[in-house]
Amino acid sequence: MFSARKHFGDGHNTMATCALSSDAEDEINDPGAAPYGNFINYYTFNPPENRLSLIPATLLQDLGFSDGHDGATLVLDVGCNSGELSVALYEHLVQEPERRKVRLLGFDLDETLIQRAQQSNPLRDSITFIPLDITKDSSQLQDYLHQHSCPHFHLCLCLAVTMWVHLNHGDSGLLQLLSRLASVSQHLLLEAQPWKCYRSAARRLRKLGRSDFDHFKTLKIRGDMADHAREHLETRCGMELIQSFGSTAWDRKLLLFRRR
Ligand SMILES: C[S@@+](CC[C@H](N)C(=O)[O-])C[C@H]1O[C@@H](n2cnc3c(N)ncnc32)[C@H](O)[C@@H]1O
Repeated sequence: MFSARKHFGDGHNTMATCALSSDAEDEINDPGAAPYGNFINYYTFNPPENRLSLIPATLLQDLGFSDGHDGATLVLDVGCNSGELSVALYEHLVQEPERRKVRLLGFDLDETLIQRAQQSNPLRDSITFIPLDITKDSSQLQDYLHQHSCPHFHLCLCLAVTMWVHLNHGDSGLLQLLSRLASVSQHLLLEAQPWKCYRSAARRLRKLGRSDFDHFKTLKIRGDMADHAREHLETRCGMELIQSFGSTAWDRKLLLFRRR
């Protein structure tokens, strides 16, 4: 038996994680099997509560999406893993009778995780999960918006995904991700992994003999990742930072942007 913490975190390198990690454990837990951050038991070591406790339950009302708002309110969850946070966030943000009007679309590139999300989805009328790699194609997102006669998602969640896109697709992949999300969203709630997580994730994968992350050393976008994301969103994507909900226990900022 190994504990949730031992079962390898999201590239995060806290003292506690370091104390529990050894090469043997890394091998047993095979982080090489999750090169996109597609951990099979992510929520045992990063439970939804870690983020929920920072996000006000009134967020959708605060943004003006409640009574009087015409049509459905659309929420997008990027890289939703097995859907536990998506469902918990939905339940946190949306109470009856609003659940009729708020739709959440969660997607992830890992089809097995999406199957699990679909099977355990308790709110099938309101929440939908689909397999999708955001770096390849976003036409399914456009189709979904079209289906709901909406030009954009009212709120897009992109939590703990940027590092994996950045490590796998380089600087241009990261900027393209942010631009793409900005183009389909009215508001964007972003949790970008800090740089120290990159070093830890790349080191673990290297230890397992995976060399495909070596270009990590050549990334030009490094340092304060939340600030780099803010800069791109504000100068290139017509968005502005309107609120910071503080930092998670893993020292990650939760930043809310709005289309200007
Ligand atoms: C560390 S998990 C975070 C899960 C969830 N967003 C959260 O914060 O609880 C990162 C997720 O992003 C997904 N992911 C990585 N790259 C992706 C891509 N290009 N398109 C869609 N999903 C992606 C992974 O499969 C993984 O499930």
